[in-house]
Amino acid sequence: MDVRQMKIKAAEVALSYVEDGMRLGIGTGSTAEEFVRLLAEKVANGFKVQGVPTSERTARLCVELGVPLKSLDELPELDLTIDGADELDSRLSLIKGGGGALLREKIVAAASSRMIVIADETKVVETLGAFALPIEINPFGAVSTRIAIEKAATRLGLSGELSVRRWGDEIFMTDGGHQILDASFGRIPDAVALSEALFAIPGVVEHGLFIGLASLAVVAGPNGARVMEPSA
Ligand SMILES: O=C[C@H](O)[C@H](O)[C@H](O)COP(=O)(O)O
Repeated sequence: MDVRQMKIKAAEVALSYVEDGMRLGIGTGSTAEEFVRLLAEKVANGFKVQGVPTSERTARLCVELGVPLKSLDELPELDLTIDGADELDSRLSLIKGGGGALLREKIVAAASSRMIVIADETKVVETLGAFALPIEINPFGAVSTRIAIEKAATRLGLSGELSVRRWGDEIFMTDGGHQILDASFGRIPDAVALSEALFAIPGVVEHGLFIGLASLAVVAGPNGARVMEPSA
């Protein structure tokens, strides 16, 4: 099984948790897109679902494949969100935002009764942080915000490079019109402390640490998929 097949396998298993008539948050990224493709096949066969996309990119794919969509304002409370992740640990704490959709993803996940993460085995880590942490910031005062983040990280004993995410020659802009700093802190031993420190900085809009949001993960490896529940 190659990585794409693992993503499809995880998406397939996650689809079995989706019930007819559900209000469904739909994630962003290559794994979530495999899920959308499988969901669209079911919808074409009469399965009823109302989806809330976590990005413009996901919305476009859903429209193209015929998955019915609503806005989060139309469906402010959701039954389930299915989304990918860049990293997950045994507590199902996540790093997300590799595709730049972290803000809407977190809002949608928080509005859902349950969140199921879909991933291939390479995303499972002992401690978060090998993947650079995406931090979404307001473009106003971006340099001051960056300095404040560096100072906060240093106080927590973290160091590393913060790079402004780019899209070709341009600074990457999120669906919400913000910038992203990718923070290569390395191992993050206390994700809760880092999350709190980042939220204390006014220019930080959101960050990619998802703590206590995922209720289940479907992780696929070369020999099939396994379900992970958060460890205590
Ligand atoms: O902003 C993007 C999201 O958080 C994605 O869910 C995450 O980057 C994982 O994407 P992929 O399934 O492509 O690895």
